[in-house]
Amino acid sequence: MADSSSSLPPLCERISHKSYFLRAVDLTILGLLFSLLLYRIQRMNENDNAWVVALLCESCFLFIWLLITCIKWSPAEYKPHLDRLDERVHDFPSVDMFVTTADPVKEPPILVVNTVLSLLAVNYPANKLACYVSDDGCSPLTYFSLKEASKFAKIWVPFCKKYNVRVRAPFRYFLNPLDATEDSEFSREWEMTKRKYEELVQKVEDATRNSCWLDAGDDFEAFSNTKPSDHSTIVKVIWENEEGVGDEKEVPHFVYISREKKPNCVHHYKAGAMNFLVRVSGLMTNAPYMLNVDCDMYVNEADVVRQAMCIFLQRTMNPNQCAFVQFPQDFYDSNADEFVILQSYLGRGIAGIQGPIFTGSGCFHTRKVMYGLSIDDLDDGGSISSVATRRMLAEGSLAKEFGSTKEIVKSVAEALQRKPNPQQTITNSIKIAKEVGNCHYEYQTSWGKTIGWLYDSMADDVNTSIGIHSRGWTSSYVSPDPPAFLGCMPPMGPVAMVQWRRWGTGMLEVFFNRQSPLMGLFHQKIRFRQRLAYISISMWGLRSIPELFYCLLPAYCLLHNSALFPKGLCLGVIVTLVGMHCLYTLWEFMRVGFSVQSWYVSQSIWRIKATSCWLFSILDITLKLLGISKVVLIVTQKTTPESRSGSGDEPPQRIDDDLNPSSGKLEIDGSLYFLPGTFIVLVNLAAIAGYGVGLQQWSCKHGTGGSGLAEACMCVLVVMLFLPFLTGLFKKGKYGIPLYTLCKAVFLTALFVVFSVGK
Ligand SMILES: O=c1ccn([C@@H]2O[C@H](COP(=O)(O)OP(=O)(O)O[C@H]3O[C@H](CO)[C@@H](O)[C@H](O)[C@H]3O)[C@@H](O)[C@H]2O)c(=O)[nH]1
Ligand SMILES: [Mn+2]
Repeated sequence: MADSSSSLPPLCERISHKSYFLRAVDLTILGLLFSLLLYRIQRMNENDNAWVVALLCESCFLFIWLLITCIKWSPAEYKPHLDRLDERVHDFPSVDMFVTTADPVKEPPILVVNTVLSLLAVNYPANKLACYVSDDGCSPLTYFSLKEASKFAKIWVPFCKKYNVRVRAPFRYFLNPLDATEDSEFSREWEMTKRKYEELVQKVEDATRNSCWLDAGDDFEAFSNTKPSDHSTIVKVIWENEEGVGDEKEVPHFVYISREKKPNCVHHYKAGAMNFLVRVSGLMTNAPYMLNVDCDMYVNEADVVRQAMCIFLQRTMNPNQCAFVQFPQDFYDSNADEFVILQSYLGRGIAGIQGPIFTGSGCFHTRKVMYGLSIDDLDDGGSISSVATRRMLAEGSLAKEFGSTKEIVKSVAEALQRKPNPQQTITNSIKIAKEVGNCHYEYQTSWGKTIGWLYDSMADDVNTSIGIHSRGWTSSYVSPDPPAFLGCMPPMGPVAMVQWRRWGTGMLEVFFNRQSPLMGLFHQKIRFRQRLAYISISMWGLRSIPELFYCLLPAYCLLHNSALFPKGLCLGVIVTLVGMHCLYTLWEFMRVGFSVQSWYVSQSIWRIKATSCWLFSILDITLKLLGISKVVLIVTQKTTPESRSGSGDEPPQRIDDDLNPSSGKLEIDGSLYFLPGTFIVLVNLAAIAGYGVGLQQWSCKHGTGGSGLAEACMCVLVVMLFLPFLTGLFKKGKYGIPLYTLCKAVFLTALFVVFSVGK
């Protein structure tokens, strides 16, 4: 293990990104918002209801900005020093790697195969790794593909290690042609490996089209007569590294599992799958660290496990308090620029407080923390204190919390006490592993309540994360360049809408459940600003209401001829605010290397998501709290770079915004998600038209001086933010607004106009 002598340079260092200039900008914006509010309060009597609504909305924005300023105050991250790790550490700790998949159609098996191959090939001793794939789809096709992948892995893993390949997901690696100058041995092996990979792809494709291979052998018997929602547990050891050697030619253990599902038996989606993974791996390899990735998130940096170890093994910086190391989620498509920005600034800000929030993928957890341990259970040396040990190991206590299977109790006790893992063959555990996948196994235990991935929210990641920080642990954020993991995001359209609605709902569930960041203000060990961070993100969904009102207010005021903004010099406050915010966000985008267009598209996407997806999140949570309906998780459709929309001949590398044909475009279908946006655009257009034809000259002025150019400009700004809906009015096909949606929006607009003008 690591040499803990403090005279040696550290394995990692904390890098602070704090900037006095940015703090000043944040505070100035806060000050401007505040003065605007004061002005509104002073002029309350002279103005009508719109003024009050504006005041309320702006109070919300002020509150949000206050939270953002607190969160962004002291951004930080960790930088690992790999060279020092190699010098000092000779016996690396084991790591169990988890992949979840749930649907062979939405998550094409070849994508899962690539993620798994990239994990099996990481730069880490093979005998210290094990890869577990949980398949909630109970798909023989996925199993077949993984089996084939394990055969290819015996060529792929040694090839990657021999030539120190950086990107170890073959579908990405082989997108780049062979360099003609390479020596002939490499060229030969490269050609051969590529051919073998193409054969693998072919086999998976053939199997997808034609399922007669299913009868091919006893191995698939477990899948016969099963449905994804009704089957018993399947555990298959696809490959076992029996010799336990860690050399470059060896492939780590590789296990396929699919937990039991029965109708009427809740399964808790991904969180349930993760907890089953934790149990099975506990029985088989019981590694002290666990890496989890979504099935589309392949490893893009072969050294990622060692990077994480630099953080965990660093002794001088209280490493034992670090519960998890989170790498940012990056994407091989450009559908997620706004998400990347969110992580770079807000994410780093949170990372500088108590540590980053767990985002569900690309994260290394320590097993003992996932077993519910609190920071108080440690003694000064970082081991579990004798009091805590006695409490936990008391007769029957573990069985009550973890389930009564005695092998589980034994593995948990060993994990908590960090006993070295006894070498045994993992196939011996198959029978017990099946038992702990039973859908009643967790009944009356603490799984999902205080242990493992926590239930009760579709945002299982944020929910689990707050549980960990509330027990006093910290976490670390590492964002290497090039990114450690890459995945995909759906293009802006119905699928993305569903995803953002799910996140919005999931966060609101966190806000209202047992673990709410509002609760336990004094007794929990979470830091104050960290709590603010959780409050801020779990309230995302609620932002839809002020945002929606603010998009409609300028139009209302223009039609009603009442003032929304101050007149004369005071208008300067609003103009400065908008201008500063634009420049600030633009700077944030350009600094990360994004284009002006990407900035504009992202601003637009934020407004569209806030006024539609999150509105539905509020509906979801209201229905849930009233006990009328439950929330349902819909798995996000994944795309491989080759199958990306349009032709297949787009450039394979990260598609630049300017080149990406879908950038800034919004795929629209007949669902209700597209009604609010259409409505907002029509209302603002109607108001601009009214202003254009001089409607105001005939109506009486309300408030200080009625409406004017400022309100009209604001309407134009709103239309620009909802541009895809404006262009959608004139388009047909997937970017056009369906007639039915249009009719509904026109009807609502007519009502709005009558309401605004008529009063
Ligand atoms: O019943 C289920 C549903 C999903 N999954 C898996 O969970 C992962 C994430 O699901 P996905 O539909 O891809 O969600 P995303 O919106 O892409 O996921 C983000 O948001 C989720 C929380 O909403 C987090 O759990 C994820 O890690 C995070 O990447 C995928 O690997 C799925 O296969 C399961 O294993 N079982
Ligand atoms: Mn995803």
